[in-house]
Amino acid sequence: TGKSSVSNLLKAKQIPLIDADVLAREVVAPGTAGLAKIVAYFGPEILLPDGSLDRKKLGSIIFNDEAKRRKLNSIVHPAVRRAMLWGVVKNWIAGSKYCVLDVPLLIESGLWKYYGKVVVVFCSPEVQLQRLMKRDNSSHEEASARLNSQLPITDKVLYADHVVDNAGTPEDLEIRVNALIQLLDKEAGWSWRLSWLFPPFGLLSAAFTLARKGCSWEQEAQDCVNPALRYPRHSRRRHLGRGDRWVSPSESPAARAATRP
Ligand SMILES: CC(C)(COP(=O)(O)OP(=O)(O)OC[C@H]1O[C@@H](n2cnc3c(N)ncnc32)[C@H](O)[C@@H]1O)[C@@H](O)C(=O)NCCC(=O)NCCS
Ligand SMILES: Nc1ncnc2c1ncn2[C@@H]1O[C@H](COP(=O)(O)OP(=O)(O)OP(=O)(O)O)[C@@H](O)[C@H]1O
Repeated sequence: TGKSSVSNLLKAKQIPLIDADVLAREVVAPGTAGLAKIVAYFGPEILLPDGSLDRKKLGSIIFNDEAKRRKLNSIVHPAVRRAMLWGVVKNWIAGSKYCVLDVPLLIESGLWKYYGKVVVVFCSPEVQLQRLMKRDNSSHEEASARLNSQLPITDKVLYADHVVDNAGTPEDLEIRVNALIQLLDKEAGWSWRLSWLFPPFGLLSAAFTLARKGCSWEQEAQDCVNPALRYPRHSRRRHLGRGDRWVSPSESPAARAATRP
């Protein structure tokens, strides 16, 4: 939907950014324990002649086999999580006001509960599929398999504190990303300085954020029609795009919950 495009715009504005896809490549580079575990499970034929991972081959396997995808995730994700946490700590030590983590499987992994704010970059599933096919030069079938390995974007958007609409042109996206930066700056306010200068205040503030997210999660879970679609409170969500374009009535949470099996 354009997370990496948003990340690039943020980086250009000197916003500290941690990219889970980049970390996921680092933890399976030649010589790592991650790559050894992958070879042990998928066999040596998963390597290219130079000893690096054959990503195309591995992708064609795991995006069509849930059990193997889970196995790969169980090898890669713990190492990526540790690297992300370390990245956040380094940003805190450096005195960053905030940092952004670009995480494709944030909702699926349940990690969203541990983040101060969740931003979802949104475009329609049709546009998402077309852009993916064009970017990866992949077939309809290959791109669909990759998308079907994730929660639909229309579900992910329900978890967002802020939604960046990427239905338009790259120029439209840049305008929205600038608006997002202003919003995040405003939300960070002055309290981040206290968190930095007085670590106990930072820990308290983190505990408060977790408790607040936990409460909204529990409350919504009780109200939710379908337990598989548990989503947090919408009132906190801010939409950074054309309000009447992105979620049509048929995509509203209530309509989606009602039509689910
Ligand atoms: C399967 C692999 C080798 C395919 O490599 P490839 O170069 O084609 O894709 P790349 O790593 O650049 O990922 C591109 C996108 O694919 C999607 N994707 C990747 N892995 C997964 C996964 N396990 N489940 C669902 N979607 C995924 C994400 O949207 C991601 O942004 C690679 O994606 C991988 O190692 N995946 C497992 C690690 C993972 O979950 N990474 C994503 C976030 S940590
Ligand atoms: N507004 C836009 N108009 C046209 N193309 C776009 C737009 N935004 C992004 N794209 C293109 O869509 C493709 C997907 O975008 P991008 O790689 O940023 O998505 P992503 O969410 O990071 O995907 P993934 O989860 O697979 O890493 C890229 O080729 C990108 O150049």
